[in-house]
Amino acid sequence: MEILYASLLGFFLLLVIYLFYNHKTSGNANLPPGKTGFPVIGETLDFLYAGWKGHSEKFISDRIAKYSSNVFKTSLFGSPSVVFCGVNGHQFLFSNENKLVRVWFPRPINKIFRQSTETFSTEEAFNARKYIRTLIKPEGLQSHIGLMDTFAHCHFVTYWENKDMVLVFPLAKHCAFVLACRLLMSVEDPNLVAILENAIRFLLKWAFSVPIDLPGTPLNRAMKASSFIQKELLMIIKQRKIDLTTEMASPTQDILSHMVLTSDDNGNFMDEVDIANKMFGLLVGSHDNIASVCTSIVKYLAELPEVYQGVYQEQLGIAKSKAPGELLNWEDIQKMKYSWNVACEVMRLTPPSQFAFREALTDFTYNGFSIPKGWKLLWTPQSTHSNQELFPEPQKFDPSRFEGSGPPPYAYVPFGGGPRMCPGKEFARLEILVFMHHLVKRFRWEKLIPDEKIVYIPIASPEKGLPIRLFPHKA
Ligand code: HEM
Repeated sequence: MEILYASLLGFFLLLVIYLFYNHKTSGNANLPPGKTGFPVIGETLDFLYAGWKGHSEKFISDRIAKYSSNVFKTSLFGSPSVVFCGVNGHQFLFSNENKLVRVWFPRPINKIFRQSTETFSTEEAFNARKYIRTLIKPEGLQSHIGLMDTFAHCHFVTYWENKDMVLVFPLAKHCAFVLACRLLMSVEDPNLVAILENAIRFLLKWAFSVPIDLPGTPLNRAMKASSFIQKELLMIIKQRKIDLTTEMASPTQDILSHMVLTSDDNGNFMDEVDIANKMFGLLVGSHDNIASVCTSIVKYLAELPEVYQGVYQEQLGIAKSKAPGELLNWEDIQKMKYSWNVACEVMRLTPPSQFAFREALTDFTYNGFSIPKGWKLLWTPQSTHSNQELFPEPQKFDPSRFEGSGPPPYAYVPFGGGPRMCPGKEFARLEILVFMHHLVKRFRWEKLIPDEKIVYIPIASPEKGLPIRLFPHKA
């Protein structure tokens, strides 16, 4: 009997919440079309499920078609949300940063990266971002090309050469992570790199989960991994401070030194926890996206022999122009035009990040629809990348789309746009091109699972990790 009463009470409470929520989210007649569904869950499962099943674009395209609108409402990660599609939607969000909208992260992500995202829109965080941008600017990166080349060489010799088969995605992640540790904070100790890599791997596995923080839940495990990583990073930061005072480390050797030594306009230094969180975000954001792109490149080159041939010829020409042991340099990177167009086309068809959020800072109107203050706003590269007016025959792999002036503004957005556009774009370009150079100059390959799906969890990756058979070029 007690169970029956409890169930009835639970049902009644849910009904009240539902009615209250629906009243709150549909009270305004001018809201964009769409449905917000049930409280908390909303359409989150549909959204995540589409990504897990390898057709994430369907969540968007189905609703655009159903509501005949490039802007629609939904409910994701416990919040009423509006999805902005198309060039106009991107332009609107990107050009109203910190005026009408600001960056927002779903609850699980906020819990895991708490310190850095809670303060993300404050003046302090804005200065820190400006600061990260100046550190990853192209001039500084040019000097890292040789290092990227050396690392890529060691990676391919260790993990690819003399192997018949490899699993691409884990290797690409390892390659990008090792390099990120070295370039961002000069960490080379393989044990420390492995400890950090495993913890981040574990964390990312659970990060996009149901936002329930109880002992043993995925979110709870991810938060524990996050605390562990932060402790490790704090130790690295403390050691760096000692090394800087004893001149065992240089003020310009990497981003970590800059973060420790540089103050903002008011003379305030970042505290250690904040540095650890910024570094944590950089480590995760940088290596996972790059690994996703490198893996997708391997996939498309296996499927498209004529594209492979173009990249191979370009990279072989560069390899032949080098003296034995001579490292790649800035001039070589400038010659990799076709390879970069291929990488861009890969990112158009399979953007590593499927979406990013904003939050409405105030009530405003968009396309005649009312957007209430506090609602979450979503943009997604797929809403323009697969639009046939912007990219004719959108399913066709065509690197020539990026020749000349390339796609129209706000159409091609794998790195976002406006003031929050990815500051690591150039870093990523160099690393991806160096990876392509080492890959094609050594091998041809074939996929072992011909129709392996790309899923989004949350980064684009092949469902089974992309196993391939390698065919080394004859010397
Ligand atoms: C292929 C590789 C990459 C892709 C596709 C990518 C994509 C993105 C996107 C879409 C955003 C904007 C999200 C938004 O609008 O809210 C972003 C932001 C960011 N990315 Fe990347 N990223 C890549 C590599 C990197 C690298 C290598 C770094 C650092 C070394 C990096 C650091 C950042 C940072 C710090 C932000 C936040 C910028 C801000 O909020 O002002 N990313 N990235």
